[in-house]
Amino acid sequence: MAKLRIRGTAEPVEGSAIGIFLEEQGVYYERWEGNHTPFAYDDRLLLTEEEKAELLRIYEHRIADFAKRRGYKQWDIVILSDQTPDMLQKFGSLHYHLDDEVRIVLGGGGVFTIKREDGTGYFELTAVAGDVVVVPARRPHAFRLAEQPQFIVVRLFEGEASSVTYKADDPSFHVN
Ligand SMILES: CSCCC(=O)/C(O)=C/O
Ligand SMILES: [Fe+2]
Ligand code: NI
Repeated sequence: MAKLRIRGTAEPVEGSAIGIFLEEQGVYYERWEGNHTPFAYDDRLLLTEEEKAELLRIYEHRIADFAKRRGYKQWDIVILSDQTPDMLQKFGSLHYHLDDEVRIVLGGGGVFTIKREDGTGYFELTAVAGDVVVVPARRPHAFRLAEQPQFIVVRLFEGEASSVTYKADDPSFHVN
């Protein structure tokens, strides 16, 4: 289950309050119970095309159902780890996309630091296997790995697959 911390507050947001907070912030969240990712993937830092295809096969029906419900047309699978330093660097600084960032976490963990909808500060959402997160288009955010060494996710797209990033400058992003 995801964890949530609002910067500048001492107590983490927990339980059902996470979904309520995220909804207020315009971040879609749902939780898939029953992790079907084989343990063999726990220590993987890279995935072969065959392994990606296997994971997509395992989750095929759930992904297709989710995509149909929400209108996504295509998807792929990526892994981020210290073996993909270019990707970690690309997403590590504050940025936004022109489309929603739609992610189904299949393994590992990652932290999304997301700007509040009213622009007053940031919250940190730690997503793990079974978490489904949609960061809205044009919302400044950054990404880093969580305590796990990797982050395996399905990325879904309404149109053409793209994760072009636009730099978002905000000095207050660096204040914890
Ligand atoms: C591959 S999921 C996390 C990285 C990413 O795609 C992104 O845009 C982070 O902000
Ligand atoms: Fe992003
Ligand atoms: Ni992102």
